[in-house]
Amino acid sequence: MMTPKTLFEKIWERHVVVEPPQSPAVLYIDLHLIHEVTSPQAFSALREKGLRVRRPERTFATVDHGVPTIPSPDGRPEGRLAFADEMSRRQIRQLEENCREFGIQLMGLDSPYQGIVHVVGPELGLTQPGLTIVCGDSHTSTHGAFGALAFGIGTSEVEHVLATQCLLQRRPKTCLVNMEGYPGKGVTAKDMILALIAQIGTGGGTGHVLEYAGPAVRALSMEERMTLCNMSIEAGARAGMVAPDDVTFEYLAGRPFAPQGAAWEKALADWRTLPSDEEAVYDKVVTLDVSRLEPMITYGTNPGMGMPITGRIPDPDAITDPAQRAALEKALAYMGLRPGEPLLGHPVDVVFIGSCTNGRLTDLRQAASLIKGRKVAPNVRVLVVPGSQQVKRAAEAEGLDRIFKEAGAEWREPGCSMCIAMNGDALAPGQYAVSTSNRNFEGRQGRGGRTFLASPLTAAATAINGVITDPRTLL
Ligand SMILES: CC(C)[C@H](C(=O)O)[C@@H](O)C(=O)O
Ligand code: SF4
Repeated sequence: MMTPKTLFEKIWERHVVVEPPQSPAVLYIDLHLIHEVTSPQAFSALREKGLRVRRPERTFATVDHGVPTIPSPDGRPEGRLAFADEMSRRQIRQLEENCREFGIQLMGLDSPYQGIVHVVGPELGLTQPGLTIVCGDSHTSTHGAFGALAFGIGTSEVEHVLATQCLLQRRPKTCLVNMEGYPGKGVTAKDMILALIAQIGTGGGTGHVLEYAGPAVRALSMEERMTLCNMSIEAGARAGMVAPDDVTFEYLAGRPFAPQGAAWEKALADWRTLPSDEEAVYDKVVTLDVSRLEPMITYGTNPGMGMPITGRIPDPDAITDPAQRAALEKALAYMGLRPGEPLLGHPVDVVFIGSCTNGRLTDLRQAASLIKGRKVAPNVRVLVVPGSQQVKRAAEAEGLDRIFKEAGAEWREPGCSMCIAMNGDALAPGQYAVSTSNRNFEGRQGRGGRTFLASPLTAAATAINGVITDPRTLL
C-alpha cells in the first residue's frame, strides 16, 4: 500500500531536486511571475554577476503596483504614465528594459493582458494544477486556488529563481481547513476567509500550507477560490490551496497558455491524481462552520481584527493577554473607534472595489448587482478598479461600467491602485474607507487612512448608503 498523501505533499515531492537532512530543500519552480516593484534589484544583481535568466520562457512579467489607473489623457496606454510618480515611472521603465534584455514576456502598459499579477496569471492559463509558482509578492498564494503550490518570495530569491529556476525552501507543515455547511445569502468567499482569520488569528497559519476543503469550498467558483487562497498569507500561512476539480478544469480549458488537444487530455489525467488521498494526514486541522457566518468587516489594523457586520467592536479590557490588549487599544486609537460600538451606520469617505482579492469579474458583477439603478451616496468617493484589462473588457461588454458610472462611481484602468496606494490613488489622512482588498494596516491605503476590509457586496451597499451597511438589507 502506498502511503496516502496530501495535495501539498504530492506537488512538493514532484519538485524537490534534493532535500538534504537538516537543510532546506532545492525546489524546482515551474512558473515565475514578476512585477515592477520587487524585480529591479534582482536583475541588477544578475547583470553584475554576468548571469542570464535560466528559463525566460517560464518567466512572465506585468506592471501593476505603480500603474496609474486614470485613463490615458491621449488615449494611448503609454499616456497613463503621465500620471505616474517618478519612482513608479522608473520601476515600470526598468521592468520594460529588463524584459527586453533578458527575453521575458511582459504584459506591459500597452498590452491587452496587463493587470495585477495574481489576476493575470490565472486568466492567461499560466496558473495550472500541480505547478510550483513563485512571485516576489506575498499574495502569490492566490494561485493555490488551482491546486498549485504557490507562494511569495523576497527579492534575493527572485534573483535566485531567475538565475537557476530553483529555490531553497524548508518544507512547510500542512493544515486542513475544513469549511462545513453552506454560506447564507450575502455571505461570500471574502467573508469566509475574513471569518477564518478572525478565528485563527494572523499567526494561525504560520509555518503551514492551508488546504481549504469541504462542501462550501467545492461549491465556489474559481474566482471565489482565488479570493479564499489570496488571503492565506494574512493568516500567516506559507500558501493556500484548493484541490483541483471539474470547476478548475472548466475554467482553464481554452485559455491561451493552457495545454491544448492531446496535451490537454494528458494534463487532465495527471491533474485528477493530485487531490489529497482520503486517508492523508495533516499536521493540523481547523474547522469553520460557514452556515453560521454573517458578512464580515474588520474594525482594526490587521486582517484578523474582524467581526460579523452586525457585531460590536470588542473591548480591550476583556482581553487578558497584555500584548493583545495593547494591540487592540492601539488599533482602535488609530481607527478612531470605541469599544462596544457597532460599525453599522459608521460613515465612510471612500469605497474601493478592486485588488487581487476582489477585482475580478465575479466581484464587479456582485457589486454592480447592488448598485444597479441606485446612486452612490453624495458624501462618498467610489473607485471601481478592474483587476486586469481582460476583466475590464469583460465587464464593459456586460455594461457594468455604465452601471457604476451612472451611479456616480469612478471606473478606472487596471492596477493595484488603492489597495496599496503606490500609484497616487490614496486616502487622505483620517479618511475612512470600506475596501475589498486584503490589508488594513496603518497607512496601507494612504498615510493616516483608515480601512475597513469587506466583501464587494458590503462595499457596494456601503457606497449606496454612505455608511457601513449590511448588504443583506439591500439584496
Ligand atoms: C509590493 C509587494 C512586494 C507587496 C507584497 O509582497 O505583497 C504588495 O503586493 C502587498 O500587497 O503588500
Ligand atoms: S492588489 Fe494589493 S495585495 Fe494584490 S498584489 Fe497589488 S498591492 Fe498586493
